[in-house]
Amino acid sequence: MITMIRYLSELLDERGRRHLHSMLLAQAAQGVLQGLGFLLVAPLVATLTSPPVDWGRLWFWLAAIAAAVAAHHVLLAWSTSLGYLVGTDVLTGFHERIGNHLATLPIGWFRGDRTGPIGRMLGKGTMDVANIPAHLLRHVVVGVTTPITMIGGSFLLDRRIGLAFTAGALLCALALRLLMVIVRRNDDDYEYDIGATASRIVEYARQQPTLRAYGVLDRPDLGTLEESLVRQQGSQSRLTIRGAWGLIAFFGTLQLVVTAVIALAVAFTLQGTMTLPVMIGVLIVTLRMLDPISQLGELAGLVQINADAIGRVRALLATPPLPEPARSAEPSGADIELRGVRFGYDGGPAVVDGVDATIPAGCFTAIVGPSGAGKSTLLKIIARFFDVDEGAVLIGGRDVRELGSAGVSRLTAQVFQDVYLFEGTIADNLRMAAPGASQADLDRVARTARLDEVVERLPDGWDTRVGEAGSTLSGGEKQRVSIARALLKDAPIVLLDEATAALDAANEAAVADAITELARDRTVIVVAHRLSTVVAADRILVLDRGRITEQGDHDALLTAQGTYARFWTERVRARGWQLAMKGNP
Ligand SMILES: Nc1ncnc2c1ncn2[C@@H]1O[C@H](COP(=O)(O)OP(=O)(O)OP(=O)(O)O)[C@@H](O)[C@H]1O
Repeated sequence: MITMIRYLSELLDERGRRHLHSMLLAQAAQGVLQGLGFLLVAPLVATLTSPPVDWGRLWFWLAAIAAAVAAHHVLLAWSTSLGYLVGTDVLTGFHERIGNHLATLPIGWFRGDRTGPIGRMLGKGTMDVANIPAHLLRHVVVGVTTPITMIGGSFLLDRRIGLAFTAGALLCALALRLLMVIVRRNDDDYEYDIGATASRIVEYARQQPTLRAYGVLDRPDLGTLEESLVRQQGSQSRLTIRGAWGLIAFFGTLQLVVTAVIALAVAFTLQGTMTLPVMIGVLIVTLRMLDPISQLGELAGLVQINADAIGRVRALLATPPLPEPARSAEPSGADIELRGVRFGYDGGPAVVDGVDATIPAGCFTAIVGPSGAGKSTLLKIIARFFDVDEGAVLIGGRDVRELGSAGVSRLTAQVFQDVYLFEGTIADNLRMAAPGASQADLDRVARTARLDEVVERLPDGWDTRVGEAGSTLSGGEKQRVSIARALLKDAPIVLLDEATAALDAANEAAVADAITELARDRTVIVVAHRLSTVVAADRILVLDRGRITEQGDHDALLTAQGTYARFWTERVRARGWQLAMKGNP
């Protein structure tokens, strides 16, 4: 519980923390008063059952009980309103803190499989965390402080009973701990599975054509939605069943302790070492103690689930952001230098393994190589999607870490394979790069990127909505929008990952022309899949298993008869084959 309060406190600002501390104090005092109220029944009963009744004492105990109950209710009202206040503080600050932190994480951190868990964290996770101060903490704090007060008071009734209560409380605490460990272990699995299912649902909705084409919809062995749902059901029933066993163990222990204390009190009375009024007092205290402890047990699972939600938020907030310089360094020019660059995903084996290269400003460079050679990764490293494990990337003579993400972003425009277009019009999607761009600017870049033909063809022209993620445009059209966007940004460096998917002839020619235009007066690095792009490049880097094995221009590399010459021959042959296929009716 202390850990949970510490985590909660970390998520709050100064004002929220003050509210939280006042709330906890009020709840603890409330628990003590409730315990006192229950305890005071014992001397009241003793006074009643010891004739002749001392009316003065009787009224005194009655007044004391009434005062404790009244003070308890005042504190209850105060702590409840404070609880809602803290819950609101959590809700208000939560999205902002997570949003701000997400904005500092490396772009490479945002993989597809993280969409589901983040969405869940921002939705249900937020409510779970806000629920802790608003509803749960009161039961937890009162459920602990009331029995502690009563156990302390029971020493005044009978020391032996006080000791028995203490031993029983330790046993119950152990059983409660066991229950929470069971819930935590199984809840972690359940949350993971439910996050994975959320990602699969998005994939299922977006990738229908592929899933149907390969008949994967009803093949649970292929990591599809169905498999995720089955796994989620499994972890959900494990959480429920194991949690129920933990709960049974806890209530079993509690009943055992209560029975043992009652039996002890009866035995002491029969022995003559305990008076009847004290025995009645012990019975009343024992039975009254059951309520707050039972409530604690019933809520323990929920408390643990909500504490886990805080744990996940903390883990996200602890993900190290990309280190940013206090002031972005000033680059001189748009040349790029790679010095002994080494990088592996998540600390794994090197995918880019000691790359040295210099790309002069204004040079059009193509990177070629077999699939999985690390071409796209190299491009992402230059764009500072991740920081290198070893070596350095320099733009204009300055390390990208000194330029900072904002500095690199100012210098580069990126056209990547998975072109993402926002739900909005084509014009909106271009203006992302330059919000103040005029219609004349849009028309100019559209002409260069050969987007003008697309805009003219569409019924609403520039105002055509592209659908979520650009779903209403073809692959080639999307790439033209993306190139136009990069042109509008007018950055001195363009990083382009050519689409591997085959484009139709019209789109292919348009994209090739657009890339040539893009390369005018700019430093352009293209992960090239099309022969036309490779031939147009001033310089070609051949990448194989993360290393540059050859570099030079097309003619020089062909003459060298190495990897590039083989790559070229294969592509030309494949191309010839494609053309032959197209020629056949
Ligand atoms: N986000 C990622 N996490 C872990 N490994 C990755 C990730 N992205 C790529 N890889 C791995 O890194 C290696 C290089 O991938 P990369 O996409 O850079 O190759 P590539 O040369 O561009 O391939 P292709 O031409 O097929 O696109 C591959 O083995 C790939 O599986």
